[in-house]
Amino acid sequence: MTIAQVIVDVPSAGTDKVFDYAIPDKWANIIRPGLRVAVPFGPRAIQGFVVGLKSRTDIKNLKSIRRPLDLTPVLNEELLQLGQWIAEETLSYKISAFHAMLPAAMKAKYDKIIRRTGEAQLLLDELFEGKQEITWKEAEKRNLLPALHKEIENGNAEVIYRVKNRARKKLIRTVQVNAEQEKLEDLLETLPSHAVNQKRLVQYIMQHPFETMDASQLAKSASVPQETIKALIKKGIFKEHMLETYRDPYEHRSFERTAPLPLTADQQTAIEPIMQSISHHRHETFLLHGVTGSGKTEIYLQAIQEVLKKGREAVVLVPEIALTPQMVERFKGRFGSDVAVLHSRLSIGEQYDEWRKIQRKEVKVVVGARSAVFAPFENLGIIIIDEEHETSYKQEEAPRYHARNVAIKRGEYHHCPVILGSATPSLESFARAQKSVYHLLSLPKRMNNRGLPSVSIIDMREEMRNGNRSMFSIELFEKMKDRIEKGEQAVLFLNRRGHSTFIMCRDCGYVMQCPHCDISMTYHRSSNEMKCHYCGFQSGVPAVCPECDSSHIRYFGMGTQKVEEELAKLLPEARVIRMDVDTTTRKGSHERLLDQFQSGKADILLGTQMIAKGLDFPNITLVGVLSADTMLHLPDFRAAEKTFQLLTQVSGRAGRHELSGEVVVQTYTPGHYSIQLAAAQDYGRFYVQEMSMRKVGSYPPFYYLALITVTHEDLMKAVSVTEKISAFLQSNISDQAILLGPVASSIPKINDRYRYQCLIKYKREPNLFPALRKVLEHYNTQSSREGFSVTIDIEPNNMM
Ligand SMILES: Nc1ncnc2c1ncn2[C@@H]1O[C@H](COP(=O)(O)OP(=O)(O)OP(=O)(O)O)[C@@H](O)[C@H]1O
Ligand SMILES: [Zn+2]
Ligand SMILES: [Zn+2]
Repeated sequence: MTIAQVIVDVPSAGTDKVFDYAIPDKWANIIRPGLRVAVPFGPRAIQGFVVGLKSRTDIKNLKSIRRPLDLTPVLNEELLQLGQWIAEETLSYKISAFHAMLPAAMKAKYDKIIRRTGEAQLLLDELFEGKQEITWKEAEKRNLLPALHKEIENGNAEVIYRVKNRARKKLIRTVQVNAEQEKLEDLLETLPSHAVNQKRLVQYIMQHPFETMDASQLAKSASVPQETIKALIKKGIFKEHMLETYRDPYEHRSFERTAPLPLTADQQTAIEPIMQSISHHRHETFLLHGVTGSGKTEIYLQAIQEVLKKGREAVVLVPEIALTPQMVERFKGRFGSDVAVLHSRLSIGEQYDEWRKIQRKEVKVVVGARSAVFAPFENLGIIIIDEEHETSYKQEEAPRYHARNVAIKRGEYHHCPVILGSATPSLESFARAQKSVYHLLSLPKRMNNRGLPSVSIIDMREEMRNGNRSMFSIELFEKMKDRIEKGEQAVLFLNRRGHSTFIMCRDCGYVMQCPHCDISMTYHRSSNEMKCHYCGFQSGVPAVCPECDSSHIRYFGMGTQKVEEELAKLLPEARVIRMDVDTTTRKGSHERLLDQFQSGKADILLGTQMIAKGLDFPNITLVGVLSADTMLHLPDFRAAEKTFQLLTQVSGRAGRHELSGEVVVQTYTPGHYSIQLAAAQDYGRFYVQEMSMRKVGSYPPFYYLALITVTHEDLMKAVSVTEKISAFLQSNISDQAILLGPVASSIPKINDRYRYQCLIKYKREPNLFPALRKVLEHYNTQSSREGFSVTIDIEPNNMM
């Protein structure tokens, strides 16, 4: 007998292991590792993933697999192993890791169905009205649940949690002529005279022979209704085929084909070791450190080309917000329809289609956001991570994996190179390159020796002292005016993070807070409402201060809408495009706005983080950063690094082509090294300075971090559990490790749940992971009963 080892779809500590099931003979040929199956589990039938097969088991009363849910495996051998590795590294459940690797459309969504299993019986016939199964909903409506419950106990019926495939394959009907000329002539003779449409269609196909044709297209060309085609299918004149089509989000775009550019000497030096690694079929991780506009993308393209020549495949990861049409165009332009694109702005159906193209080996290159690292290629030749420092490569929910680590793991498996590219590498990656764990490649200059833009730092406190109360410094204002006169373009960047628009009383300093979360609420001008960005709570804007009744209660801070209004007042002649979460929620709006800006329909592009990356427009000669330091004050040890990266990226948008560029950085902390060194575009010095700060603080990359967060509705309970966990962990780590806490999280309450945490800094702690696992097992069994939630984040990005 063959036995299947199954991971069941119940994400909990108790079920996070392999269960054995017998494979019924009739499924013996179908059931393989990577296939999803329906298995009995307690009183229910649920979904599971087969992870292995074996011939013996110690389990008595072995249950059998009910039926397969797929006919071909959805995860291959490599991805099955990878999923289990991710579960271990991130302390998450195997089932969560498997789900993370599949497109959303394939994630379980159940239709509850009751199916009869008993023999013919009057009562059963009545309950099921002669059918084999009925939906749970129907049973509820007809009030059958009690009766059915009895039948289930008697073994005459079962509940099935049926997976609903949210994305159906889109099929189109095609037809093929299945008759000789003679037969067609005969038919023309014998058709009754009133069958005008059929006659017309037969004449049409006699005059316009074809192999296969889209049925609706044919109906249109022959000017007959669809029914006529169906009639001829019935008569055996056409053979019909249903063809799977893809919803291609880029189908209406044509991409100009581009040829490889002759590489510069620097590019040549950088690409050489990558080519070596490709041709020797050898895994190596490269860190490609190249200043903005230094031609990193061209290196990616030519390395991919080499990989394709060897008959292998490529994955390119790009941060979600940098996955602009412009970016896609560069890859589609070079590799045409060999490219699939995966990102979250696609509908679930579109994502599923792109994924299927990969699975069926119809494409060779995938360009996508974080989860594209799981592209089910079987012959990978290269993985590229552009803007490798981006925090969005880490998933912020379970499984909390980092795409960089996953990429390197896959690179090892496939013996292929992994390229991490950035103008501002993460400290972790650069430190690894310094220690030769990664192979460092540098592009120190911009293309054709074009200079980096010149940067001036403006002290906004000084502006204030000189009586300028506007949000624009004199210098930035003058430069914007100048660009509009010259017909050049400017980008205005407003850092949203840590800079919300809040309501404050000028008399007593009252700030409106969310009653459910300890965080100030944000003013939304368009709806004239206050909103909490953590839990979604909304309320009106108070007319008087709830604390002191003063009417001097106003909103403060700077939102993009406010900047837009100010621009309209001060520079009425400027045409402004605003890009932020509010203007880009509709599908395709992001791309439409960028198109408008590129085609010169606006002078100023005003936006948040989403305009910091990837823009390569020749006419941008000015970049203004309105408030450089808002992120600096966040309670996050990476605040300086994030500030440096963002300023460098934004500045890099200016003067990339013929025209040279200028950057104006407005700040209240002009002396801070992250701002000074970003202005000087000096990554090397920033690295040295920041490393010394990290060393003093015992932070990464000198130490690894594990963040344990406990939440509960009752503050005292959250505190006492965090204390217990801290004490337990303390007794399991060496004195090389540092345990901080328990303390309240920087956002101490979200959604009426109090948040407490402890942080462990460690280097080598063999006992730590087993201990953390014990914590999860203990509290996640207890948690559902007592309302605790315990999460563990290894190498967290978000310290709040
Ligand atoms: N070998 C080359 N010869 C001529 N032009 C090139 C070459 N390589 C790149 N370029 C051009 O130089 C410009 C900048 O290159 P690219 O966008 O690849 O840089 P990058 O390092 O990826 O930039 P960023 O990180 O700022 O997005 C592009 O317009 C690109 O087409
Ligand atoms: Zn007040
Ligand atoms: Zn809230």
